[in-house]
Amino acid sequence: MKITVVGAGAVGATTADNIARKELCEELVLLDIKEGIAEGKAQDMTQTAALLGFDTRITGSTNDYAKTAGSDVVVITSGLPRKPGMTREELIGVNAGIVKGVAENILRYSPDAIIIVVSNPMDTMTYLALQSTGLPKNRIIGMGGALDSARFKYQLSQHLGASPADLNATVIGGHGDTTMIPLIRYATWNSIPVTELLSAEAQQQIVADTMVGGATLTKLIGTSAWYAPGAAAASVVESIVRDEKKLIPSCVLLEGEYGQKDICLGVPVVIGKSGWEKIIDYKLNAEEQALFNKSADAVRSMNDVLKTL
Ligand SMILES: NC(=O)C1=CN([C@@H]2O[C@H](COP(=O)(O)OP(=O)(O)OC[C@H]3O[C@@H](n4cnc5c(N)ncnc54)[C@H](O)[C@@H]3O)[C@@H](O)[C@H]2O)C=CC1
Ligand SMILES: O=C([O-])CC(=O)C(=O)O
Repeated sequence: MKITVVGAGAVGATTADNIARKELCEELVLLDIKEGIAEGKAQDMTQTAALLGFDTRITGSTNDYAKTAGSDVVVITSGLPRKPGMTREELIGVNAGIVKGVAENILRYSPDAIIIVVSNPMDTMTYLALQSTGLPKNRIIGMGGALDSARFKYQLSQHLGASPADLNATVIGGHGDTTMIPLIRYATWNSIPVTELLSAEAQQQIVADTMVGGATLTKLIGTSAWYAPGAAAASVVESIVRDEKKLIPSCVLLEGEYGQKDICLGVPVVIGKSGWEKIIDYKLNAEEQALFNKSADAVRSMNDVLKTL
């Protein structure tokens, strides 16, 4: 198994670190456009092997895609992160060019790869990667829901005094401050609906705080987060390489599912060795479906911006 992570910045390096620690592959390549950074971080990470006890071989590459040849899975994290006060959508102008170029280079050397898109605005970058590579839809997965659902569980755990591991909670829709939809109606604490345990006010607060989870961290840190994003991207990789069939909300092409088509948007999907394998229908109620449609409208208008770049 060979995995490439493009972008050796905060999220890319953390994703690679998680992949190596879990020994998800024999060969891991970290690639960046900035001279030396990928080689340096690959060497630094390799020096943890003796301490942590893993065997994954990690190689760094300064923009040499030949080194990525034959990758089974590729994670794209290259691109600008937002700064406090910005939205993810404001990154489109710079990141679209980066993601398109990277996806095309990857495909040249790894025609069979499954691609996970992390760069923001992620829903539109996933759509762009799908359009520009022409890969089968199941091999392009946008990572957002895995992270947003982990943040949803974090918020629930704080209110309930519960272990996040005992919580089951899902965020669908876009990966944006106003487009994500934490499905509180479906959230449970070891099978008990959280709606039976929390006041209406607490539920509203949890949903609101989950939606701005990324913005909150960006304000605190001065750039966007990387620990949970890196762990979330690695969890998607793990479900693929171990063929786990985990049900992970992810951004995929919709062709009528959830009432939408010609758009990549977050829905619960089963992830295994062929990429995303099927979409699970959560049977949204009218209110949730209206939110999903609104989210789709916002993401579609970002996708339209691609035509003007
Ligand atoms: N989908 C999600 O859930 C999340 C998405 N993100 C997004 O991930 C992206 C990366 O964030 P960070 O790692 O924090 O940023 P960063 O600035 O730390 O790292 C980005 C790296 O990409 C590299 N890069 C730029 N152009 C490149 C190219 N053409 N080829 C190869 N490498 C290139 C840069 O040199 C830099 O090292 C951002 O767009 C951010 O918004 C971040 C967190 C979560
Ligand atoms: O907030 C950001 O810009 C980065 C990101 O997507 C996240 O952490 O959810």
